Amino acid sequence: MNIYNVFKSKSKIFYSFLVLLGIVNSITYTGLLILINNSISNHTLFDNAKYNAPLFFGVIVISAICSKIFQYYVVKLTNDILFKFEMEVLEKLRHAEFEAFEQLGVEKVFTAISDTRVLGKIPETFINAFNSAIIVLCCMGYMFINSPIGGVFILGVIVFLLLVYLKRNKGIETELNKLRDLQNDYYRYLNDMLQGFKEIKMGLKRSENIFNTCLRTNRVTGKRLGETTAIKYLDNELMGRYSWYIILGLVMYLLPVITDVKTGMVSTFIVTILYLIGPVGTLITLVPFYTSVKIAMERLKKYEDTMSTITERDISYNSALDFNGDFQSLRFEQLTYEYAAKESEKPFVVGPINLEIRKGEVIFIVGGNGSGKSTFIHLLTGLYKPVAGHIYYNENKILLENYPYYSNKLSVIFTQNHLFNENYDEFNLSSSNPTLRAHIGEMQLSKIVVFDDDNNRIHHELSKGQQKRLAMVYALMEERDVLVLDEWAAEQDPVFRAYFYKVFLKKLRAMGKTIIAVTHDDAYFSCADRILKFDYGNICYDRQTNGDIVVAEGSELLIPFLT
Ligand SMILES: Nc1ncnc2c1ncn2[C@@H]1O[C@H](COP(=O)(O)OP(=O)(O)OP(=O)(O)O)[C@@H](O)[C@H]1O
Repeated sequence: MNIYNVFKSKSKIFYSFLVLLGIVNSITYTGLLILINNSISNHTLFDNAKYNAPLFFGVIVISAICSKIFQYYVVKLTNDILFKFEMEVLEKLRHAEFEAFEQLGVEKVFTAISDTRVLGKIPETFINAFNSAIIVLCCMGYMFINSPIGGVFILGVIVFLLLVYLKRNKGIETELNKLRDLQNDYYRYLNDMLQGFKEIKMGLKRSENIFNTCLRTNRVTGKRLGETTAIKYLDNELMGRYSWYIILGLVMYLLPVITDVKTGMVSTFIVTILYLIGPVGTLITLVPFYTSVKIAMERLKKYEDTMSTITERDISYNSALDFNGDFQSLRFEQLTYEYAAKESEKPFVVGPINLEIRKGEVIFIVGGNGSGKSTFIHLLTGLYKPVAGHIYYNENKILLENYPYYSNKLSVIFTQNHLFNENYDEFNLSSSNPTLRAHIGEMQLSKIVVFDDDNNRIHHELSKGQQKRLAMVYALMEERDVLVLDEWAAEQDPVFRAYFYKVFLKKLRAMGKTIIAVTHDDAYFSCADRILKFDYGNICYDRQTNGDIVVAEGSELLIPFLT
């Protein structure tokens, strides 16, 4: 998050204008103080007192106009800055590598977005504080001019009470950090409760633990800490408010005794002090605001660091980086991926993989749980970037900048696929589209799907297996040559599964598609042209329909069908 750049994006003239408005505003505001004090002490700036009233009202008008213009621009600036911060977070997310996104987690993205709201308040708070500082300076200057001793006395008392306030605030800050940690745990438990609602309903012990041991305990501690923090905070506020009365008392009763300040001057000081309460209050609110900005910036920095682990690229369309022509082949050369190791653990490694996939092949990827099939799919689809080796698409080596174009050539249905709420692909999803209707028919969904022709959408209130079939419809609408499926048929009923393997795959092949499908359905292994078996992250054999078996050195043939 480059805060400096976001602020810099506004012109210097804009800031200068705001500062100028602030200065005029503060000076007119202080001018009112001088006029009020003059009136109380029967002084006049002019020889003729008849000018006092027009001047007073004139200053009010100028001050009000300046305040109005100032407010307008501050609101504009705040919203502009907030917009820029939000867009930066979203842009970072859009450009982020999948691995970074996986590492970060969804909650941190939401936190980052809410943190931008804190940063969005920086200009407003800063400019208000700047104005308040000018008013405080003018008031202090006014007091010093009237009575240097009185000025020193009042300044000394204000600074002392301010230091006490700040010290007490530091203690609150530590407790706020503890509250924030508790809040993070709370969201984690809440996420478990919402995502695992069904599972919680099915286990009394689980339900008891998540509710009582985790959520309730967390909230009880949060409530206790929240109470003590709020009481301390309110004590501080109370102290701040009563500090002013103490200052007024000292000015009224002590100042005339210990200095030669006259009674008339005391009333000038009292009015000035009353005038100072608002601006000093604004300056004090800078302390907790600074704390929240510091925390938000640290979190956004972490967000930025995680999301930028791999060089950022411009992903606006660039035809020079795209691949032209129909799909012919995919080749993996020494392709290797390694998960980031946690502490002393040995990381799981996939590869090195050397493999060629040719146009029109139907390839099944098989292997035991945790053998590396999905990791390979993430590599193949370009979501994971290899730590070594390369992918060649139609013999074009894929470089970092080509990856989005490469991924764009593949239609993929992941194990946990997501059906989007909006038609982001701009498919023609009208009920009168014959191609769409044909695909829906092939997926045996004709009697099930509900078209929303007005919004060019299809309703998604479907069973899991039906959602997967609709995902297939969308994948076909993409009209890409390569179709990658990760355990697609796992949720299908036996009849449809048989149809998928025995009939539909043939149709896809006839359409010229190349299919790469992860599957555990050994009863249908014969429907593939080629089977790749994974074991401990490597392809331990590669069997083709013509009977050739490429057995990796040292690996065992574990599936009876393949022996
Ligand atoms: N995010 C991750 N971080 C670290 N290691 C991981 C991560 N995801 C998977 N692994 C490791 O990679 C190994 C292979 O996982 P993968 O999901 O590729 O297996 P799979 O063959 O698809 O299994 P399954 O058939 O159960 O889906 C796992 O044993 C696990 O140890």
